[in-house]
Amino acid sequence: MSAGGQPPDPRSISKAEKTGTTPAETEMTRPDAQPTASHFIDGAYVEDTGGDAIPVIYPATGETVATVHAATPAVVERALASAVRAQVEWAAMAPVARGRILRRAADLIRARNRELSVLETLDTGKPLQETLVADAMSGADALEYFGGLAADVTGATMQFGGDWAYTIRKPLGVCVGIGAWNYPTQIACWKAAPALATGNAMVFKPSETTPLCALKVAEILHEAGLPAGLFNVVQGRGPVGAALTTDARVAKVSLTGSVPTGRKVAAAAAGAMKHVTMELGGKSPILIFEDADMDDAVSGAINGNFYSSGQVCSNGTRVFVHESIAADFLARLTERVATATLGDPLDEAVNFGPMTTEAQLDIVLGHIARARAEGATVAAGGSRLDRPGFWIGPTILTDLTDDMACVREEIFGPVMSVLTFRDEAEALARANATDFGLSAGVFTRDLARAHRIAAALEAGTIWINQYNLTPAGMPFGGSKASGIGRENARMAMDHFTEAQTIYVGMGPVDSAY
Ligand SMILES: NC(=O)c1ccc[n+]([C@@H]2O[C@H](COP(=O)([O-])OP(=O)(O)OC[C@H]3O[C@@H](n4cnc5c(N)ncnc54)[C@H](O)[C@@H]3O)[C@@H](O)[C@H]2O)c1
Ligand SMILES: NCCCC=O
Repeated sequence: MSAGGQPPDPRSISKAEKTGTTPAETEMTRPDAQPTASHFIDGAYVEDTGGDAIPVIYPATGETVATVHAATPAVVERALASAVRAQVEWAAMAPVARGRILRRAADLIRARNRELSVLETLDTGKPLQETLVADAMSGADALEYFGGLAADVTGATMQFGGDWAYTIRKPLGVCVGIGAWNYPTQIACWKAAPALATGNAMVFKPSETTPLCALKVAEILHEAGLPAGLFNVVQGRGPVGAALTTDARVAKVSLTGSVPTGRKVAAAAAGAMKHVTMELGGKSPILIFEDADMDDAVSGAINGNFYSSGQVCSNGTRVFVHESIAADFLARLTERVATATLGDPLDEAVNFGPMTTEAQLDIVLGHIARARAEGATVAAGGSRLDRPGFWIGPTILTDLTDDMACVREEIFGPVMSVLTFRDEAEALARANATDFGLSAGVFTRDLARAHRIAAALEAGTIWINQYNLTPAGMPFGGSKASGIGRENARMAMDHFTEAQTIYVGMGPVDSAY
């Protein structure tokens, strides 16, 4: 597909800059991000400076805004020991009382949304315009949802003509949550809420890149009345996650992260037959048919590629457009992308932020360089922006083939690959030709086609005429290499409990001798 000319690069002119807000003024509104201490264990902040120092960098400027320390073995031990102790009483508590605490935490989060959103922005670099609606609020939704469901964990009965059996769902015990860096508050809440609602304790290790927000979640849960020890946060890199995963007291590990890390964590957990939930990466397709509402399709592709600067696991980074509308689609897409407002993410007028880390920016730039070398056309963006921090604009690649690395591999940045197709069968086959299977989207006005395609797509979550919306009541997770299990909805309650079967004999016991 031809780019049809190079559109204006949507570079660094934010509304803040246009309205004359100076960096110094923005700085004054920035709160102190340094947490009271690195870890939150047994209801209190805990520090142990013996662990490696981990700087927290504000991606918009590259400045260090806080420092935490990785958990030492002693800190990991305190977290696990307090979780083991606390879980026993928590599991014995009336489920409705557990739910009440989670719902109170949801209310507290909503009341403090702005403060939490600013922290999420400092942690990740995502625009405040996004974090105000998508992060703490999504965490609150999960706590409210699972708080409401806590009293509704039920088993089943089976009749055998006299004898009968029933099942009860029991908590697993101590669960470990391990987070990625793109949605630190949301990930902590999506894991904590179903785990706690069903009577488990959780030790949560945030990503070393974004360690701040989970501490606030812990603080709020305890303020809401959660007994000490039930939600502990320990900081650290891979080795701390590995130490938690392999500890014999841990019954389950729920990881949000990349496929390579997922393989390691699932393998380590399998050694001791631990339960796992794996929320991993993707290279999801969006199929746009000739009868689609063009504005909605463009909006879906923008949301599915450039929200959070492309750092969303479920992004639809392979956009397959019917050849008859491809030129129009690309023209409208590039025109709208050119209006993105880049600038200080704390300015609410800004709607496109930096990459969260310089390392991830380098990975993205490497993918774009390779795509160019393989013959791709860069229709928008494509290079590092000349400003402090880790910036690249929304990038659109065209003139692609399915075997190019940028079309096959997860980039995890604001890079959309636009491809064309001729018919439904071809689009479907190409969409499914990947080891990933996290998500997919289809834009068409033909309802029969929409449902036929959705059923045939090999992905855990499909959006029809929408993209990337994840309400708490909807299961979310991946097929194929993109994961095991589902987060949210009732299914998550099943993943944090196991069935115990009780057979009831109602008559005499027969025996052979
Ligand atoms: N499916 C989802 O819901 C979802 C959501 C967000 C992000 N993701 C994926 O996450 C990736 C980006 O996040 P990332 O770069 O933080 O991922 P990552 O795999 O590098 O790290 C994820 C977490 O695993 C920890 N970790 C690393 N090695 C470990 C080990 N051996 N044992 C235990 N823990 C270990 C890290 O410290 C981090 O906390 C992308 O692939 C993205 O698609 C998936
Ligand atoms: N809102 C869902 C985000 C999950 C992946 O990054």
